[in-house]
Amino acid sequence: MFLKTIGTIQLNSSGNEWGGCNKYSNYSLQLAKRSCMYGQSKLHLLHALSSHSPGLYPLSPVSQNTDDCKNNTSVESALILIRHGESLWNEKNLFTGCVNVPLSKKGVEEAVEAGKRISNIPVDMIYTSSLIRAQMTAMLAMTEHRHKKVPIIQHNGSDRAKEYWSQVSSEETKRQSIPVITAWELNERMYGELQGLNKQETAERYGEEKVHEWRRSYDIPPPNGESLEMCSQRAVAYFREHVEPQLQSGKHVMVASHANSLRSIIMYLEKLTPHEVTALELPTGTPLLYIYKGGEFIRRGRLVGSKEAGVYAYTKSLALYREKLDELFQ
Ligand SMILES: O=C(O)[C@H](O)COP(=O)(O)O
Repeated sequence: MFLKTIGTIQLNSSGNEWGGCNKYSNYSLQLAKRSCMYGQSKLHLLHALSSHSPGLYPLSPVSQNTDDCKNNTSVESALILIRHGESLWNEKNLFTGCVNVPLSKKGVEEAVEAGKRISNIPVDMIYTSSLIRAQMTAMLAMTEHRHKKVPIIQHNGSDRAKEYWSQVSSEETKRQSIPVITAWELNERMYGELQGLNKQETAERYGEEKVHEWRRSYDIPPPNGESLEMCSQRAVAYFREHVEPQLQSGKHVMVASHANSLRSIIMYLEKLTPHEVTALELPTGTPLLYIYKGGEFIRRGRLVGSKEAGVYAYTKSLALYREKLDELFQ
């Protein structure tokens, strides 16, 4: 039912004028263009694109007044959600959960393909789970981004690691980087005693219905594992506390995560009921784009489609960003 809803979404490429930080960005671009006219290098234009969101790195504090930020309709930012590409255990049809399994060859290709689809969408920050399949997906996808910024995984083991090991001493290098924050809260649901078991064999042993209930119900956990509801308590809480403030401040964010952590986040974004979320299926390596504006999340485009243009309907500001990339990297 959910997929059908997505399939019939009206694509609208005309609305949503970008303001806030993007006005800043347009201003920078104009300055940069003028610099080019006066014979300076294209580096200025690159600077302007880099400063799309001012104070990107290190992470700048965002406004404390959440209500002000939420109601600020002049800020419009992009949110990309992506489930990791196929893992080696997806390939073998094994319950994976929190087991740290890497991508399969097909998963690597899916991540690169996903990167092509989002190569014209601005990305200022990346959040991933602490699992390698989500991190590989984000890194591989970014190799295709036309901006060619370098994603840098931030150390998070200790305060010293956070502040000292991750230091970068060049402002220019910082501008050409994208901070990548890893968080266990975005991990796949803990699949408990099912982890490592074959999904087909488990269904034969316990019955299709029981296994479907474990996999898709909202509040029934698999044996000694997390239900979607339990997974959502940490994943959505993390999203609200860490990702949403970045969007509110005008930053464009990609979240690379997992089937069930993302199902719970999408449930929150789209206000799905526990019944509706049972029908939500996320394919591996397929990016979804939302526009955040005035406290609302608006999904753009469809969940399936082989070409970028078929997946995303550009806002005016996304089109402008793309135009600048074309100018810079033709
Ligand atoms: O953890 C897993 O096995 C998969 O990533 C998600 O599995 P599911 O489709 O059974 O929820």
